[in-house]
Amino acid sequence: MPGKRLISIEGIAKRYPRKGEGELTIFEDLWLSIDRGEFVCIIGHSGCGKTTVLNILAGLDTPSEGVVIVDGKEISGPSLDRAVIFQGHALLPWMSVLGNVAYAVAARHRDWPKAKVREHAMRFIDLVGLGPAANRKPSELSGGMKQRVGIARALSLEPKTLLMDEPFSALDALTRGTLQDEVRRICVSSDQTVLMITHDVDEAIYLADKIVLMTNGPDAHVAEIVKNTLPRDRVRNDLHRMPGYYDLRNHLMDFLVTRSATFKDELAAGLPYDFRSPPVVVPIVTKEGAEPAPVDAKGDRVAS
Ligand SMILES: Nc1ncnc2c1ncn2[C@@H]1O[C@H](COP(=O)(O)OP(=O)(O)OP(=O)(O)O)[C@@H](O)[C@H]1O
Repeated sequence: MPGKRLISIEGIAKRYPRKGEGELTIFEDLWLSIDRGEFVCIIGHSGCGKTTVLNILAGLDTPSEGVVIVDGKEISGPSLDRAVIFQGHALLPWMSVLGNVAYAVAARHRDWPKAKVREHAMRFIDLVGLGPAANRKPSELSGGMKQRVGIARALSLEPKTLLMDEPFSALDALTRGTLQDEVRRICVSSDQTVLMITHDVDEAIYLADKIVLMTNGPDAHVAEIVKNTLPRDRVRNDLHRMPGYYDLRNHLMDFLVTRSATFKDELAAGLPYDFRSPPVVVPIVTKEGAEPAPVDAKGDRVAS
């Protein structure tokens, strides 16, 4: 029986040589764990290293320090168990929708006959509503349709982990909303483990079970992990009516507007902080009115 934890990011840092001398540290001492079936979003300002973290998890980049353990093994390169959905769809332009998805399926299941590959690919193309467009080339698709192909391709691999780098950011609001609904439905129903990067606070609140807040780079850190306690069967259009929604939203906005920059000063001023176990916060305003309730590393409330 596999354990609950699927991914363990252990003390990773990323450094680049600086022109002249020394090194530029993008982020440092980053610890994060992700359980099976958990949907995790990373939020932070541009340049704090979100994409780098995702690329390290994908095996497309390596950390300067630290390790990433997936399913009990240290990762050493890309794997079809960790599928990536990029912002720019990365489709093969000469292949049809079916060709693009089937190509990935055939790479995953080298022993499958063509008919089985095609049937499997079509199941995921249908799942994202692209059945009628299966024979079209990417140049004949809208941006939203191309992104659906990327999603179908990643899901068709039935990966242990789905990694998404701002997958909806280039889409118009209507298409973005529809695709968020579809991705959420698919991920919740299949208990998919997901790490997603977003700049969009509302997207994170809708999709994530927990939201990782990164401070501004360089020398970025995970400042805290916000637990999303809104009901799991939430509906996008009703989010703002749910008790606790504004507490959660205001907490995230306050972090992005202020604490993402001032966290370093808090550390310098002696804020007790354990990088191995960033505080888990449930931003529910207490009866007395002000601060988020403090919780321990498991997300259980502790006396303040
Ligand atoms: N090869 C490189 N050499 C030097 N610096 C690099 C290199 N690659 C990335 N960086 C720097 O690392 C930092 C983090 O980049 P990254 O793309 O991970 O940030 P991000 O948080 O995802 O930003 P955004 O939200 O804008 O996508 C940036 O400041 C970037 O300039």
